[in-house]
Amino acid sequence: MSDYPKFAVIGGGSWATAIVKMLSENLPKIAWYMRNDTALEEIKVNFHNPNYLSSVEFDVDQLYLTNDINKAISYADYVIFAIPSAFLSKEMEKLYVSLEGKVIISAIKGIIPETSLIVGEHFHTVYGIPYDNIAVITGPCHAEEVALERLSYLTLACRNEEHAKTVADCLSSHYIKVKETDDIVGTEYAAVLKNIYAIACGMAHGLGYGDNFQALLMSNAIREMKKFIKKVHRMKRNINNSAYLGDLLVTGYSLFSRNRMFGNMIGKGYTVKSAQMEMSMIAEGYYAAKSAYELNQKYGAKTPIINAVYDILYNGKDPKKTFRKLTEKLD
Ligand SMILES: NC(=O)c1ccc[n+]([C@@H]2O[C@H](COP(=O)([O-])OP(=O)(O)OC[C@H]3O[C@@H](n4cnc5c(N)ncnc54)[C@H](O)[C@@H]3O)[C@@H](O)[C@H]2O)c1
Ligand SMILES: O=P(O)(O)OC[C@H](O)CO
Repeated sequence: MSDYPKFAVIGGGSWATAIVKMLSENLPKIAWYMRNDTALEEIKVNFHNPNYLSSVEFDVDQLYLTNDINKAISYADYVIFAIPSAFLSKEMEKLYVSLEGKVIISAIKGIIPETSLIVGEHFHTVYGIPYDNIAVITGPCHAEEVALERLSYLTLACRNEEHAKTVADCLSSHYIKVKETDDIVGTEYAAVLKNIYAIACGMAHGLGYGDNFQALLMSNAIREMKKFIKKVHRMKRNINNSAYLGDLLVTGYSLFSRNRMFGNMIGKGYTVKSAQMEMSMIAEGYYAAKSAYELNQKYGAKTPIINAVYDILYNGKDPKKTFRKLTEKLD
């Protein structure tokens, strides 16, 4: 190993761009893989990702830019995945180098559709990565605010203290603070579920409900989240911590939220397809609503908000009528 930790970031979207920015505050070299050749060339020549967080300027001498995922992963001891969950399996099909001995860090807030597993479990089950070498980056943090260097707190979930410290140190800066936890499963599920609740908030807004109702919706959402996570993985956790409640609040309230934006369009009358086409970004909660709904058929937690979002997105149910029914179930 060299005298500094070797990181690779996988993905070319907003969150990958923000993570490269965070790492570049501390590391002399970062490998950065993205599929899009035009964007790669643009970063080399103009120092900005043209498609996401284009205000962020990179020092290209710090970047090992590649469109070959194998080269990026070969370079690194720590690999951060920051692509939407729906595309992870397809990207991994390109992989022929081994992941053995590497620390795999998920910055993805989603469930892998092919396996219905959260990302840490997916890496453990499908690629044989030991849990000691798995970490999760979560917490209330929008990429756009990282670009603006607004103070943000991340949570790093990892069972291995040494790995956790290395990753936390490399992400930390004057605008990023990193808290550590060993609740890999709970924080991952919280990150998945809050996206569905943010879609519900957006839908409510689009339908004309106001701040009073949104506050009630959030209050019900955190209780629903607690019940769901408790069924899936029982351990002592404080649901009010920022990785759970904090992330729910920022995603539900922030105008930067992709999930809220998507829900808002549905509430205003867009079809699912047209809302997706209108957005240049991915709302993870769309995929999560299906996975969480289906998973919950096994766990049986009481989840009226998830069920309502699922019905609207996947069963073609009318948002107005579905929300009217939902209001009867909330308190
Ligand atoms: N943006 C944030 O603020 C933020 C914060 C925390 C976590 N996350 C999580 O990070 C992950 C990535 O989200 P994002 O916000 O960077 O997404 P984004 O919407 O900004 O970018 C979309 C990404 O998906 C890629 N993509 C689109 N179609 C693809 C395909 N067919 N195959 C492979 N890749 C494809 C694009 O190249 C791009 O990298 C998500 O799980 C999200 O929940 C995002
Ligand atoms: O923009 P969203 O809705 O994908 O949310 C981004 C982050 O997860 C907020 O913490």
